[in-house]
Amino acid sequence: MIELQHLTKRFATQGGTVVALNDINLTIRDGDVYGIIGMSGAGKSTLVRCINMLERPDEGNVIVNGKQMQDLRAADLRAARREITMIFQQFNLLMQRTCLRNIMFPMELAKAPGDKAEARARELLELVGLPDKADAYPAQLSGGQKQRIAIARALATDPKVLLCDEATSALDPNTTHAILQLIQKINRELGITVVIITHQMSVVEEVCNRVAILDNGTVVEEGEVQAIFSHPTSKAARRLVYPAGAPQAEVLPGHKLVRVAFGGTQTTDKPLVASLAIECGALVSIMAADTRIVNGQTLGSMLLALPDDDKAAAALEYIRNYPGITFEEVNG
Ligand SMILES: Nc1ncnc2c1ncn2[C@@H]1O[C@H](COP(=O)(O)OP(=O)(O)OP(=O)(O)O)[C@@H](O)[C@H]1O
Repeated sequence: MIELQHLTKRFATQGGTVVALNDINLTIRDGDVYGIIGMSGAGKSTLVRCINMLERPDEGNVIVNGKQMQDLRAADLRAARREITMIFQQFNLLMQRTCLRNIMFPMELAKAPGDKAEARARELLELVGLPDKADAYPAQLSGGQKQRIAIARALATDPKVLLCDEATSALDPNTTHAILQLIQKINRELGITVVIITHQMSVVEEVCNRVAILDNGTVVEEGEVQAIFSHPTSKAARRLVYPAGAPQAEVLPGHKLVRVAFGGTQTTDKPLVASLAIECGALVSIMAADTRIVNGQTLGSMLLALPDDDKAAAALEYIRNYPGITFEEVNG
């Protein structure tokens, strides 16, 4: 388990002090694939670098599997970092070493016997799907293959936690999907807790079970991915979940805008829009509709324009009590 308690990190710059993280409190449970998402400059990289003490927090505690990370002495910190490994957007492979020797590198640092290190490295090449690239150099690989080698290297010390800092941001959508599948496999089959830093909601949507939304150095929303997707409450979460923004209320004068979110199959039993017309006499217009797969489950959302007349209150009450959906009024 990773616990971040009252974590604050400031940087002194020529223009003054930048508060990169401001009183962050988060718990990441064993086995989670935990997303940390936010716009550029929100503090994501600083946060993840505080978990393994690549950055030292100014205030607060980082506790990983019961250990206070900032209190560890150098040798203990090196040992802890073997259990909390990291992959990066730019892969950070050693260009003069073959793939096999890149993967062996952390085991060499940990003074593992050479034959064992090589055998383990070959196993990891299998695991990441590149058994034939042992003798290739990183320059001979595609971006996705480089990230697979970086993942194999990160797994070489049998970590408990894998930190991924924008690990798919340099990759095309198909390769991103393949790497996310590999990360999910590692999580499920090896039981490794994964923390994914990203600015892409699609990444969170595909693999994470929980997410924290970071804005300007603070956590503005945290929870199950599906709950946040179906009912984002903070401005930052809405910006990420509805990047195109909500249509303005003035688009249809005399109407209320209502956003509903539902599990994809739930509407088929009893269609909401038709039911509103028949049972409440409310003739709603669908302004926008979207279905997405979130963490393996279908999630739909619709933006409805509801005539603001004498039937509106009853219609809103009807929507509020409709099974299996969440709803909110949208004010422009
Ligand atoms: N070493 C540093 N010195 C000074 N300021 C820094 C340093 N590292 C980060 N910052 C500042 O801290 C804030 C958070 O930066 P951070 O890199 O953590 O954000 P981010 O969410 O990862 O952004 P991006 O997605 O663009 O990488 C920014 O205002 C950044 O300029």
